[in-house]
Amino acid sequence: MAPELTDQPFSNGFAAKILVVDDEPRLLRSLSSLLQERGYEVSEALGGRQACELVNSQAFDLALLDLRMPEVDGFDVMSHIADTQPDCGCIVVSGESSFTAVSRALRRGALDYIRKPFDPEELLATVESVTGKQSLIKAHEQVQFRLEKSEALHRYIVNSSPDIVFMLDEKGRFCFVNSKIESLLGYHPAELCGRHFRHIIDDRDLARGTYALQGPNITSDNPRTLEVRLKTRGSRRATRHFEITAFPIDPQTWQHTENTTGNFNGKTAHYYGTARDVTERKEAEAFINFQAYHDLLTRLPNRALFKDRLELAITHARRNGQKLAVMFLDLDRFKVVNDTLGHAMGDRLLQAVTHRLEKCLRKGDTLSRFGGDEFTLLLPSIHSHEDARGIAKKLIDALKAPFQLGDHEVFVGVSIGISLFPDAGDSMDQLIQNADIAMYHVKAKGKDGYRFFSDSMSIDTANRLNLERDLRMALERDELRVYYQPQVCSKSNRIVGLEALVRWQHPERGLLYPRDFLPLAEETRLIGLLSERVLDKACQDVGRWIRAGHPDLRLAVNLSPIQVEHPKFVETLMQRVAAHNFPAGNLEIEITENVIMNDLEQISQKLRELAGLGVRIAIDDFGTGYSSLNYIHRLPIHTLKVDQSFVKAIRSGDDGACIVNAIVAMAHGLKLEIVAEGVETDEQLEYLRGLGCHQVQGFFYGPARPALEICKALGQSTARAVAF
Ligand SMILES: Nc1nc2c(ncn2[C@@H]2O[C@H](COP(=O)(O)O[C@H]3[C@@H](O)[C@H](n4cnc5c(=O)[nH]c(N)nc54)O[C@@H]3COP(=O)(O)O)[C@@H](O)[C@H]2O)c(=O)[nH]1
Repeated sequence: MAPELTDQPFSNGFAAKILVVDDEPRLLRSLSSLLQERGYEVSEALGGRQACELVNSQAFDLALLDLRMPEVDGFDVMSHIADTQPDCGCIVVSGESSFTAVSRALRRGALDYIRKPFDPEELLATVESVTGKQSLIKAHEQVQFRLEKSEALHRYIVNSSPDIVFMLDEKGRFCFVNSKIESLLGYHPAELCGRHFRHIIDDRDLARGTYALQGPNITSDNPRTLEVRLKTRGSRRATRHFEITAFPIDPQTWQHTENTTGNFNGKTAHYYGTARDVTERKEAEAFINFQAYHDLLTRLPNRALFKDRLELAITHARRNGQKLAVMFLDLDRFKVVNDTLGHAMGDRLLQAVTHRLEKCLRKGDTLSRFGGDEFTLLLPSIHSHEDARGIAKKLIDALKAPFQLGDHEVFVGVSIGISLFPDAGDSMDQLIQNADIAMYHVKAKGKDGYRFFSDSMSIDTANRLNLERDLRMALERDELRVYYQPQVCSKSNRIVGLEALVRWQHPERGLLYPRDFLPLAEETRLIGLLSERVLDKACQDVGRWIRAGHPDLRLAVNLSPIQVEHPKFVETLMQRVAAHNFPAGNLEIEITENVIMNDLEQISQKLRELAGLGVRIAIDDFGTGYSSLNYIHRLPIHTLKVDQSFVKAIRSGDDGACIVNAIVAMAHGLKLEIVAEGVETDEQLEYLRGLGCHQVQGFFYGPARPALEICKALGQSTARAVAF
């Protein structure tokens, strides 16, 4: 509000200071007295020179000047005052009345002209009028100054705000925006005025942003706060996160809503708001959130997120009567890479594996890193086993090509267990656990393959724990038994070999077969200890029979992939064989094609070492795995064992028979021995004989039997005698 002004000689509470200049002392005195009586503060100057000196040393509001004075006249004094005190007004009081003098005085800036002899009242009225005007101008200048100061202060406060401050018109167009927007988003405030806020709001948040302004019950006491993304200026199309607080302006609290000038760009401000940049907080939150639900190395969902998604997928599948598949993937030979090339290379390998696996998947699938070299995969929309089978094959193939880690070329494979909802379980934990169980069955069978979970694999969790405990005790209590199944020459009916097959004489459950406990032994790594026991016992038994008159008797032992992959496999095996004084030439180890193909380089090296020491190598279940004939003929292999599934097919006359023909022909071609497994009937035996495959094994000659029974049978003249 402007200060109240008066027309008294006092402006702003102070008396106006007047300089009176005349070269006539008497006139000077009377003029001075007249003004002093009216309350003005008066200084007298006798002539122009003295006047200029006073002007140099004191400030005046007004000067009353005579014109005609010796040396320094009134015009000179006016000029001096204009130069030194431009705010000081001048009134000429002179006997000079020529037009020239008057007009010259007015041109020099005189505010009025009073002729001598003057009328005191007229003079006083003129002085009062001039000082009053001056006082008004000063007051106005002060108000202007205060306004400018206040405006500058508010502008400083608004522009220095850490937040964007804005006003919008009723249509959502900017009326005002502070300069903070420039440093945060790159827009100049002027370019936004008149533009709709949708110009800077991210499209994804536009609907929420619009609703926020229009929603009900928003007032300055109850503003709307929401988080939105705002676009930065330019082509980068980056966004930053802001917390917006906005409310409609109440005309009662701010009367200037109708302002149509300045920054308001002709618009009426309807909304006021602030936008706080919360990008860093959002990014920190997002990172914490990501970390909680992702594996940072592979950036895949972690176990927690996988379970969450699986739970949702199960609910959805149950509601819609659909299937889904859970796969448990465990990398083969990852440990070897990690142990030999170091963890940094191991990490790189995991990232590269992730990349290849991801390429095989569709958008809705969830691949997660479950831990270590284990991954889980959720396929939420599959129609049949075939869909899952197709993807499993794709994943296995994807990892077949070598990985280049620096200078090293490494091979890994993957063992995949698959459980389908609802067949293999209807809960999240069950599906994961059953996929895990199925995966261990793949591992036990030589890795690098896939298997669907089936009930026969199932050992519920409590049973698993009991079984694991029992198995450990079985090793302590020596409950493992070794049975021997004869391998017979069908020409002579003589036993040429014995395959050692483990059994577990369980104190409560009776005699258990490998399928009941071997997967668990693999999983718990008890397989190493178990295999040592089997080998020790078999070397003792068969060694005794060899020495007792069966010098060519062959001992065939099954080896687990875990044993074969152990770096000290050859050393350990040979130590045990030597410990029992067992002739290495009578020992045949059976391994599957997959075990070899898993790590061709390492395994073939080990096989060569063993073969060099006289040990025979047999490929078990031949024809069912992933072998490449290209490699087989270059490996030190002595025997191919035709898988029983092909032998069984002989009777039905389907493709299996053709496969037997092919395998036997190939074995002959490669000069390998051949043993047909699972021979149960005369028909099969005859067929095999016809192909020239004379070594057979199967229930036709008898199942695996305890050592005592085999010992008796060996005493008989022919193997047929041991048949049941
Ligand atoms: N690492 C080790 N693995 C072992 C050991 N002992 C066994 N095993 C592995 O378990 C698989 C199953 O063995 P098993 O239940 O003993 O079955 C063998 C025979 O009983 C069975 N067989 C033999 N003849 C016939 C037949 O005519 N019909 C028929 N239905 N089954 C028959 O086949 C199994 C032997 O097969 P193979 O090993 O392929 O020669 C077994 O396959 C081993 O992998 C062990 O100590 N360590």
